[in-house]
Amino acid sequence: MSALDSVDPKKVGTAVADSPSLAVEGHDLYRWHDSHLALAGISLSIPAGGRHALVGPNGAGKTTLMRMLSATLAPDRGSLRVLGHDVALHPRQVKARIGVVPQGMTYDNEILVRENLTTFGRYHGLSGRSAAARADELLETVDLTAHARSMPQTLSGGMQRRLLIARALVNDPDLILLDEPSTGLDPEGRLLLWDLLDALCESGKTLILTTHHMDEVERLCDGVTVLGSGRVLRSSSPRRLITATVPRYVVELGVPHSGATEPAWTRTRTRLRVGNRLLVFGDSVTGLAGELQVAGAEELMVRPSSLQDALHALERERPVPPADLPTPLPAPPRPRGRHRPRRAVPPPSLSLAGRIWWRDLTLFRKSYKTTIVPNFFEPVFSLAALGIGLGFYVDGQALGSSYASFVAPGLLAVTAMNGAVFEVTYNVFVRLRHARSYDAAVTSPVEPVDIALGELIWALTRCLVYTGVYLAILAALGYAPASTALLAVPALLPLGLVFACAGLLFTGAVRAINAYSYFYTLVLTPLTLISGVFFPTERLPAALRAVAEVSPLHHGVELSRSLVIEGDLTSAAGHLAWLVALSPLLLVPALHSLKRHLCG
Ligand SMILES: Nc1ncnc2c1ncn2[C@@H]1O[C@H](COP(=O)(O)OP(=O)(O)OP(=O)(O)O)[C@@H](O)[C@H]1O
Repeated sequence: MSALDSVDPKKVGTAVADSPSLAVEGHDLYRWHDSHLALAGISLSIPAGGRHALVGPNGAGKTTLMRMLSATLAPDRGSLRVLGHDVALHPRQVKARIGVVPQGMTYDNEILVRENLTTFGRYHGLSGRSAAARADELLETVDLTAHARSMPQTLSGGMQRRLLIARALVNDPDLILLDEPSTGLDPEGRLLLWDLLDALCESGKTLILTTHHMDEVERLCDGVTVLGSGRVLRSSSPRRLITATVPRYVVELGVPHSGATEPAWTRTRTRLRVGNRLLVFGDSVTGLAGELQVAGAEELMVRPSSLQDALHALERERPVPPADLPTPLPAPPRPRGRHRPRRAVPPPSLSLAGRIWWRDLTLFRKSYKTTIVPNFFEPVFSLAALGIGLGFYVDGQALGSSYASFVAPGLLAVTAMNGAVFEVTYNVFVRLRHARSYDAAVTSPVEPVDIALGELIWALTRCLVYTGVYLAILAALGYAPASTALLAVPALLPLGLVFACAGLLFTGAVRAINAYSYFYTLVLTPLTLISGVFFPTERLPAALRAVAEVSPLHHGVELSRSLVIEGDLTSAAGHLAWLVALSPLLLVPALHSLKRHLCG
């Protein structure tokens, strides 16, 4: 027996007392996806403390509306207030008070089940200890305690869904948005989910869910809004919607194909053809039963009309607007340029970025053994093979030192570049496009700019660690003779930042992971070869030399050489100034590079 079927409302928290009486107030909402109009003038009000369903066929606009309610997508027109806050102007405030169970499995598949919850708790501002306590409490609530140390992708579909529900409860939200929460659940799992949702409602929370299961709406919800082609077709209680749309009772007949003759007795009644079934309606059971008897079809059952029947009826009448609704006006043109309302982008928050950094550290602590080998040893091998091995044949006199001493600081700069750039290319790409774990992060107060800043800080952390360890190796081998050598570790951070920003900008622009082969083989490798790591740039043809000498890597290499070999602080300061001046030019666009993917 699962813990879910005996959920204690106290365990899932209580709503705050100052909630406004309306959880949602939307007026005349429009949203275009490229040129496609997904929401076409929707207005809706949902009372606080209620359970409301958004229903409609595929493509009706439910998910688009849910993303607006979760403050991750702003309306192109119209206004939307959630829990009293304007979603376009104050997304962080909205997100702090809501919980989102998305349609897709957007858990973080790089960390354990329990870590998914603690990490999300940190995104919501909980301390490490409170996040851990909350995670344990929620794991118990959704009956996943035994799986706390599993990877989420090893759980069954129903368990994964429960993990997403637990994650949505981490911040004890006042409003919970569930996008098709029972997808993939077996009948038992659905019942357990309903019990959990009942318990949440008893604790005063507002629920808004989308679903294709009308029995779920009838069982759970006190309000339902039917969407069709981005418009509201009806909004009322499920019972009123049924009685206003179809007669009270119905009998279902099988009619094998569309050309088959329908029984004569049905012709005087309200009928609806749904696939190979014919729904025949009536206002009294006895009337319908009597006609079945006369037709010799007593084995057929008369049942009360359901919400699903009403929805079928509404879908049939959709081409002709319902009589009590105004004919929809043609959609206004999509606002463009400066007339287009924008979702306010809050300035990056160092504390929220720190939580992304903390999540990366959690992962690194587990996987450092596998990442350490390529990142630490590749430059060591390069030094051994090229600096010492090939250097045996190179006349060091022209360089003013042994060839290995010439190459070593250059490789230190390359280590700084690679250490920073790797994190924001493949790893961020996978989280952004495949695992989609950032999609979940942005339903907490974390914004795309915080994610970008957090990943950049993490890239710099790696840059710092890798250059520090590599410098220690150089010092041990006698290739870092200057007293200023240690300064190279912090001084190379601006080089790491420039390349981390470039990597993040590239990640925001590419669609396929294969594109990185261009970035690495056509940009970074040639840059490494011409930037003075292996030979002085004076040996290059004039045009190439001009390119090489403005490259940030060249300045990083010269900076490293000045500090590690020559002890020349003046020369180092010049190169450092160049890198520091370049950083903000890339930093600002890099911080905004993930916004388009994560918040429309
Ligand atoms: N990112 C996007 N780019 C282009 N079109 C989109 C995008 N997202 C949604 N749409 C389109 O907008 C319309 C509404 O989509 P939405 O996902 O909101 O519908 P839905 O009611 O949630 O559908 P479903 O029941 O299948 O989940 C659809 O026609 C869909 O193709």
